[in-house]
Amino acid sequence: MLELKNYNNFILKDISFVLEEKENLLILGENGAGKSTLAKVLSNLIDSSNLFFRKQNIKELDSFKRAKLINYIPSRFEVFDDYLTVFEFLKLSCIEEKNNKEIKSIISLLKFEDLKDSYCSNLSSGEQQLLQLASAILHDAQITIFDELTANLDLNRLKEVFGILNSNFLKQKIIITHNLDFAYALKDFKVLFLEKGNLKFFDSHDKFFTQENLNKYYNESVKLINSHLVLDL
Ligand SMILES: Nc1ncnc2c1ncn2[C@@H]1O[C@H](COP(=O)(O)OP(=O)(O)OP(=O)(O)O)[C@@H](O)[C@H]1O
Repeated sequence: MLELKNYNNFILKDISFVLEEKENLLILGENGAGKSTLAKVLSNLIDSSNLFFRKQNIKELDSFKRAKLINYIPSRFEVFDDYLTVFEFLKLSCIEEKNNKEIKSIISLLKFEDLKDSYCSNLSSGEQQLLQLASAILHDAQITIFDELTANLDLNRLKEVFGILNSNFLKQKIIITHNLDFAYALKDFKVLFLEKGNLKFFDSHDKFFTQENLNKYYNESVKLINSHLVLDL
């Protein structure tokens, strides 16, 4: 159980919610609403005393336990070494010993065989996102937070990533996305909607994706037609 209690900073306003064990979460909201800031609070990259896992203050955990517990995957991929290869990067992603066979199986899951010896810095933006997903699977944290993981993926890749996120490759997932179709398809996820740093909605997927709520949160520009979302431009 992950709990944030009355968290405030200059962006987020008195945010409280509880994510039960095994629940996954979508964080939605417009540009600048505070989604990435919330993700950084939840992963303790922004220090706070308001975050608890199974009632224990996360601040009290040592860095290894925190790394096992929560992994934040940022929207922008950065490597410290221009000559680090994909395989080497994935090996470094394992915080507990994993053999090369396990790493190779994740490489084939993401169809990365032809790229395994490429330098990470040379990958396309979509390939970098897939590499971050592979890294997250190997890291195998209790909770993985993806900040706009799918922004640069083509449709086939998006479908593959959907399959992975909609299955049990990862334990608990928190996903920030602007892709409403993608969010709508992740039916088992709870939804948290932020507006100007305020938590406006935190409840089930079913309760969020009603025409009434879409009108309210997206200024009547999204229509729910025959179980599909249509953007009314
Ligand atoms: N370190 C900082 N210093 C000052 N302002 C910041 C800082 N980090 C974020 N902000 C501001 O806080 C607001 C929320 O930023 P945040 O990145 O959390 O939004 P977001 O919901 O993730 O947006 P987007 O969907 O555009 O990625 C923005 O207006 C941003 O400019």
